[in-house]
Amino acid sequence: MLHSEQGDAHISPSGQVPIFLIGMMGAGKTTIGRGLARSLGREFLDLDHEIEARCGVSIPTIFDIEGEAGFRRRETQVLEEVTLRRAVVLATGGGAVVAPENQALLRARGIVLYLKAGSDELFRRVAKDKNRPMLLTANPKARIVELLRQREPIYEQLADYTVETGHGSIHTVLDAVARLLKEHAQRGENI
Ligand SMILES: Nc1ncnc2c1ncn2[C@@H]1O[C@H](COP(=O)(O)OP(=O)(O)O)[C@@H](O)[C@H]1O
Ligand SMILES: O=C(O)C1=C[C@@H](OP(=O)(O)O)[C@@H](O)[C@H](O)C1
Ligand SMILES: [Mg+2]
Repeated sequence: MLHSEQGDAHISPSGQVPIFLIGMMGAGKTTIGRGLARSLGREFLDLDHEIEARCGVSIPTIFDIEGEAGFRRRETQVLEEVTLRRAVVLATGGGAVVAPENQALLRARGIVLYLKAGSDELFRRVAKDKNRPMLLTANPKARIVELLRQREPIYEQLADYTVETGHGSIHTVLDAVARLLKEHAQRGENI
């Protein structure tokens, strides 16, 4: 259900509301978000890319210079801005749901899709990726397990819909998301 924060302030005249993808690193938010936007004919934004564009440096560089706390401040600022865009599909970063103010923005401003996968598959997908500074630890698999344990209740609680992405192909996941959104629209809800 869409919870409006100022009446229907974030619903455009054509009834479109933003679609937000949440979930762990490697769940497929960026990949599925891009495909979903293409199939809906919508603008695609990736929160990490938007942060990088505004800062002029990469996410790992932001972590190097400002630490996670600095990155999270920037993440909230950019989230506040981009969630106001109406006809957008927004892939968030895995940790964007942790700050309570971010949770409020996502809940109030759009449809939240949780892309869900287990820790083994998440690890397989991101193990060789050097662009995820949260995993620069001695035991990245244990880090994923711990982050998933902390974040799963938040993902579950924020989600309007949950889609399993750990088993099927990208195509299968896109089909499942399209079906959910079609059913959502058939119930008379804005998408
Ligand atoms: N079923 C699937 N759904 C989404 N991504 C998948 C799937 N299978 C494999 N992948 C791969 O997982 C990797 C991580 O995806 P990415 O979109 O970067 O995730 P996130 O943005 O959630 O961290 C990509 O290389 C993507 O191709
Ligand atoms: O889980 C996290 O805390 C993070 C996930 C990343 O995004 P993806 O989930 O797209 O990898 C990125 O925002 C940053 O490295 C922190
Ligand atoms: Mg991503």
